[in-house]
Amino acid sequence: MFPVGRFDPSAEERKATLLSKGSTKSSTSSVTKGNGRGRKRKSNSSEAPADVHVGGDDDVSGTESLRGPNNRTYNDDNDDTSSESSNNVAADDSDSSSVPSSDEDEETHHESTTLKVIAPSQPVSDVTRKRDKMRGGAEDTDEAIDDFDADFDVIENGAANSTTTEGQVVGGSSTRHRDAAAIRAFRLSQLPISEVASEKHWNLPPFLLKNLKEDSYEKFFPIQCMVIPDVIESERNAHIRGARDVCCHAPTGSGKTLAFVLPLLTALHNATATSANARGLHRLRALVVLPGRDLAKQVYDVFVRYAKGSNIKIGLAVGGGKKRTDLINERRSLVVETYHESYHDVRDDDGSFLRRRNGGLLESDAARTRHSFDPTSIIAALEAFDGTSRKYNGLQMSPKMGGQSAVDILVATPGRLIDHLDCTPGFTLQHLKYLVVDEADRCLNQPYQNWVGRVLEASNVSNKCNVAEYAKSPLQYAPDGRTFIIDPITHRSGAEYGLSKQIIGDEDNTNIETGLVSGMLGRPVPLRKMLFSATLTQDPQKLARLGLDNPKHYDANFLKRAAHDMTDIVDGDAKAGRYFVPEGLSERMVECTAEQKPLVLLALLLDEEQNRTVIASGEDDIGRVNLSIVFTSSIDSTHRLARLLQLLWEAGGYGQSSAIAEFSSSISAKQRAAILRRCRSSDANQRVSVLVCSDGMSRGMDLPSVSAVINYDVPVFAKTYVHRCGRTARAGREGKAISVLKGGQVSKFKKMRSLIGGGSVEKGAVKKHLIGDILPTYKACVGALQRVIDAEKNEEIFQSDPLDAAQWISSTR
Ligand SMILES: Nc1ncnc2c1ncn2[C@@H]1O[C@H](COP(=O)(O)OP(=O)(O)OP(=O)(O)O)[C@@H](O)[C@H]1O
Repeated sequence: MFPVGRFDPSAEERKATLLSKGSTKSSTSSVTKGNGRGRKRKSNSSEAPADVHVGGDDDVSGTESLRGPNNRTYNDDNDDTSSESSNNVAADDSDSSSVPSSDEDEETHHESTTLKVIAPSQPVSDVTRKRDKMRGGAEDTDEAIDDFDADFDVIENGAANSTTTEGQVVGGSSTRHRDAAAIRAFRLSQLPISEVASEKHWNLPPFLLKNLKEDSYEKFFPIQCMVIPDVIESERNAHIRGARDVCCHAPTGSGKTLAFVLPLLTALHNATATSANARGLHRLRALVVLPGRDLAKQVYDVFVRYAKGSNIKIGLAVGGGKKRTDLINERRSLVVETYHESYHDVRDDDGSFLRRRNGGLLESDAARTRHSFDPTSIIAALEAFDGTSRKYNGLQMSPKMGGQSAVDILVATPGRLIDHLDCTPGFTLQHLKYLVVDEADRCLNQPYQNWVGRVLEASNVSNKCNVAEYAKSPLQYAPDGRTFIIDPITHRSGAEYGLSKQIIGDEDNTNIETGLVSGMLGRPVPLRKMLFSATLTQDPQKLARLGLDNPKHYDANFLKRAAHDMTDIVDGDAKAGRYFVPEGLSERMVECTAEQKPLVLLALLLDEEQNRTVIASGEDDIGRVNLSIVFTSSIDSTHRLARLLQLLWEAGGYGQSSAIAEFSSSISAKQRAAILRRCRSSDANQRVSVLVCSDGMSRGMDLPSVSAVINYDVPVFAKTYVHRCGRTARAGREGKAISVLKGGQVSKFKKMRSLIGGGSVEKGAVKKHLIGDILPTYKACVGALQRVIDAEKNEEIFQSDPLDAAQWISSTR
């Protein structure tokens, strides 16, 4: 409970005076790029206890917390799981050894150990080694490359094949090839988009050229130039050598979204121009999974924007609406209504029919059975091939059958995806060709109902990856005495290779007579998987869950090396697999006591507000306004801090309380969407200046106006720090990350930060004059805060109601 009852004004005054007397010292010493040897530090009781705590990390100091009884941490996925909730809890600063000491990972700390056991040393090309040495690259550069390459050799070749009895990895790395590809990509990123996208290079479809033009981007980003042409090209040649899966690791804000949006739209456009879609039929070909609703909506919007002018339909499955009609509407948007209306009966395993109730939903098992069609029915199997309305041997094929979908691409959260797989009649992944997992490390960490296994199963690639496996449960069809193996679940056994055209499409069945199709039957169309993240896991076990097929790795660090080759810059940081902060980010840390934190924060925010005026009036930034994001460690801290700032903002005369917004899973999806809209708005009356949030906002959210990220509660994990900081300095812009640290947290912070590449953290100070004589007002606001929280508990006001500071302060007195 918030310790308002024990508020001691004189103690508080003393502490705040400390602030005004400049206990936050200014210095310019750099603290990062250190050796990570943070000293163990016992918490100093003289620093920690306080009568007033307004920080979400109060549990750190061992005193009462700003957190309420519901001390939930905000999970990234607003609808799915809470599997990682403990990750967001501020760590005990009395023990710096709790910082992950190896490659940073908020998931598990054993990852790198596992990797080293599997592949202790991976040969790196002599050229690379020599060059790194010449550049003064330390041994650890090689070591990182070793570990990294070893990981992917393990994935590509399997652990058993890739290690000798001595533990040496065989097969060698392709570092040189990667460097060459990176240099090519780097060069492409220097050319105008119109040229790169044209026939001369990528040959993107006309609708994409048009949409790109409207975006007025000038050049593609390097990671886009690395991934996009490669994926498009390999898709074109997939029938010859099979397309490799994709693992893309590039910093926050580097443009990864377009790196999968453009190739997917191109591939689907090319594939559908000549087939079912051209006739207005759609099948769910691509699934994009993201760990949270807001993120999924953001990516959905990008797809919609770029699919404009094509025949490709995009769907969104994220839930969030509380009403039953929301779910029904979502279902309607995904499946072809007439399809499941016309398909009432399904056969159960025991042969009995399951009849769908009129307008009702099938039980989940029954729905799944429906997806597997009736294995004894030739009609059903042929329908699974194609929706073509043709007659074959007197049988009418229905154009409404065949696993049709209302959408070609679906963007979904894992939880909602499973809901649809289980309960939405007609929803099927049987035609799935592409699975994109964005924020892949987070998504793979979400075991939610084994979503990965379910997707692989539903797309029929989990167990049946070769012809022999297919043949175990074939539907055998024997026209004219010939036997064809038809996969009863998906048309992937033939249609993509021309089976449907040859069996169903040829009126005279010439191909069947001549047997031309037989060699193609039963050959599975692979599901191409693409993983994207700024902190992609290198844990082979986690990646293996997806059954990656010969994955190709795209790492922005190769680009760094390529850039350095071309510009002759020496940078030992260009390590494969290492996490980075964006190049335009400047980092500061401000040291203070727990009691000073709220006022330090206020001063930092006011400083940003001052900068805002400058930026907003700058010629390059017309209409762009600054937004500060303040991260706390839990939902309750987020709410209380947001409320306190709202009171202070108005009582201090800095602006309306509505300029401070809260973003966490404690508010509804609709409200969050409205807040995001306000964050993007340049309307002064609508605009949000400060967004207080927990780590639900830390991943993927793209708000171009974020000029500063303030870690009010410092993150424990390097990965979290990378994602939080990545909300600013996006797309080549500049941004600031400021961490507010109590004395006991400094060494641990340094240790955590030393695990991350790029940039450095300067010690900073706050501009005390900005808060002036705020202390009496602050104390009044602290008092009013408790009253506000109580009123919310009693449901006198809603959590999201704007506050009239004067009224609350006077009612408290
Ligand atoms: N070629 C480009 N030129 C200019 N801006 C671009 C380009 N490509 C993408 N952007 C913009 O860059 C911003 C960041 O892109 P995106 O959201 O894809 O980053 P990301 O790498 O996915 O980041 P995160 O890891 O945080 O999710 C977006 O606002 C996007 O519109």
